[in-house]
Amino acid sequence: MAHNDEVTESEHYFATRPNSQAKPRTIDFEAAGRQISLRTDSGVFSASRLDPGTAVLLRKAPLPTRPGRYLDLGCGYGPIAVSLGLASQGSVTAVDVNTRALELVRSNAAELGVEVTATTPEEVPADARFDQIWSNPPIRVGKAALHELLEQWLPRLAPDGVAWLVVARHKGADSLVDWLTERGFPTVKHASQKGYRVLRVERA
Ligand SMILES: C[S@@+](CC[C@H](N)C(=O)[O-])C[C@H]1O[C@@H](n2cnc3c(N)ncnc32)[C@H](O)[C@@H]1O
Repeated sequence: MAHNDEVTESEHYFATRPNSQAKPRTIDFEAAGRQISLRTDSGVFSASRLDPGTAVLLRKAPLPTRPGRYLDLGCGYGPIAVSLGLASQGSVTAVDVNTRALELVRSNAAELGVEVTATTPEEVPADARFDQIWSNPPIRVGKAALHELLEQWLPRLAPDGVAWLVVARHKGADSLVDWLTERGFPTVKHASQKGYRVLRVERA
């Protein structure tokens, strides 16, 4: 298992209710032009350091600088959601299936005074639309489930909306570009770094 997943085989980070013993930690990183400290815990994705893919996404994709409706799909403890909120001062929806992650993103956002609504996917109103969707998506769920997830959320982009995704090259980033484009979401490789691709996805 990869170092950054930090969970046991029997308890994946995308478990809905992690039961591992609490192990609170703080992760420090730079985004939105400032130092950010976030609390993490066991049972959430990359609990001991900022995931390198997330770091590439935050470095290479342009964080929005105006208020808008932003979605962090698969938010974990919230590094993307919080950065979106700090950069844009807009309203951020952070979704995850992992309830411990949702508790963490709520407290992290509150600590920084950022407006983030952290919620399970089912609780997002069906008619909610987003100006941008950002995601370090859960590749480990498998290709079929990942495709299903993207087909579920990308149509919720507002007209002219854009999604920013980060995917490791060796985990199918290039084939995902082709698949998204074929499905009617024109996608380009915006940047590459350290084996990760940042994808820019449009709503056709
Ligand atoms: C690769 S991690 C990224 C976490 C966080 N955004 C970060 O950058 O550290 C993907 C996240 O997607 C969540 N996830 C898995 N299946 C999901 C689903 N069906 N809907 C929403 N989130 C999901 C996982 O629990 C996990 O927190």
